Amino acid sequence: MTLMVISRWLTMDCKRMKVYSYAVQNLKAGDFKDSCTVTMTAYASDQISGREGDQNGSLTYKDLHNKMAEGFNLYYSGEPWTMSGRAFRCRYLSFGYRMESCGDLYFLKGLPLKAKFVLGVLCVLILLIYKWMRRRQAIDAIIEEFLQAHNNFLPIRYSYSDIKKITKNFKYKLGEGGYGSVCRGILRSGNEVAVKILNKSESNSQDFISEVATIGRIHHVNVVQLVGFCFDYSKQALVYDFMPNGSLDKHISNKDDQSFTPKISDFGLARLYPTSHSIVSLTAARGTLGYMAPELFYKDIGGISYKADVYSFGMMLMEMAGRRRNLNARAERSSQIYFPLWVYDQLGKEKEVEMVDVIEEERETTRKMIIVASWCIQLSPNDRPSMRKVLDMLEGDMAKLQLPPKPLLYPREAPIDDVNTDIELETVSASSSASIISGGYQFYHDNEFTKSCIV
Ligand SMILES: Nc1ncnc2c1ncn2[C@@H]1O[C@H](COP(=O)(O)OP(=O)(O)OP(=O)(O)O)[C@@H](O)[C@H]1O
Repeated sequence: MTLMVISRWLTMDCKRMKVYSYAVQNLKAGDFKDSCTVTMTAYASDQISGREGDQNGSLTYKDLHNKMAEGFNLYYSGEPWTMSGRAFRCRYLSFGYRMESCGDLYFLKGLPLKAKFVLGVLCVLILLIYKWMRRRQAIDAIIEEFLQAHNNFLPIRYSYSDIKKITKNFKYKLGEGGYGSVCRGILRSGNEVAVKILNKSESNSQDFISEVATIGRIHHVNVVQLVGFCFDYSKQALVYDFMPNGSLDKHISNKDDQSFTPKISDFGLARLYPTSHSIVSLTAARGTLGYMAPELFYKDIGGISYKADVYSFGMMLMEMAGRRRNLNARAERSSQIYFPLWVYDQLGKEKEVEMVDVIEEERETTRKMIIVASWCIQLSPNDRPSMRKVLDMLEGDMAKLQLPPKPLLYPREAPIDDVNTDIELETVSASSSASIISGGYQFYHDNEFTKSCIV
């Protein structure tokens, strides 16, 4: 049978709309409303033939309405009118019609403009959500594969909702660093943890998970244990053991002879932040400059690698040796404001390093720490030793240690752009109480008594 598309103009809610209806052939002219025009004909299934209608085999307008409302198949040129291999199933509505199991223009034809827009947006949204879910599934698959392959030593993977539960919806914030904010939390086991919610790093799942695997594999009395991690695509977090005594900077100049187990943390994170990203987010975060390797904010010094951690370690070592913050705007002499440069000059004078509060037996250790630290904080990553070499130097003979070149603060040739100028100013103008100490390494203490020290 042949189906005609009848179009008609309607005024509804003060809007003039063109609507469509279907009608079977052979209907009497009187069955159509005024101003209907035939715009198209197509073949439909026998479902709405006139056999059930009057004796002539035709249907009344009401019969047709009811039939079409039940739904019918639409064919074109004798073939099913297909899209994605399916014939259209059409459903007649009081005005116009709707085609089910189809997309595209035909679906929208009988609908007002607003509805078309909403449907269009919905389709785009569904497509985006679908793509996003596929991507997540792929990322999850990579992570799961990795976890299975390295089953033994990996930290626990938490979902973002787990992280929310652990931190009671980020209720107790411990502070904020260059890589994100840190909240206190409690695991189901009752263990206290510090959860570092990372600013969105641009690392992909593979980089992230392999970095986490490296950090998580380290079980050492002087390393803050990474308990778990979260990689929920855009949400990334690291779950560490909680260190009740806080950060080293609170204790560095403390004259009391307290004994703690020193622990380091946060190594490896720099590599999750490509240079272009770091310039914006890390410099925006105050308090990270003291330990932050220069390649994180100067271009052309060298790529970000484990040498960024060597730099941070060197800065920490320097502070431990000096028992003061590297930057102290209230220093007695202006030359002492920036400790690493001042102390380097002292070393060069080949006399005892003038250090307050250093007992005789510690002098040599202190001098060794300063030399090693000066190697670690070389401007160019290539000039810094590996951690293996650092260890050799710390454990080796003092007499074999060579003096490194004077550590530069910034590249001599590099023009200092606005961003870098800010860094200089911020670094130099910070008072001793300002929070400039953070960056790559952190140093914590817990309650255990031990005489062991990282050096
Ligand atoms: N494992 C932990 N246990 C207890 N407190 C922690 C732990 N990790 C971080 N904190 C605290 O959370 C706060 C922020 O830490 P975070 O390491 O992010 O900051 P930062 O030291 O300023 O900078 P950076 O990110 O450059 O290391 C600090 O006060 C720190 O003492």
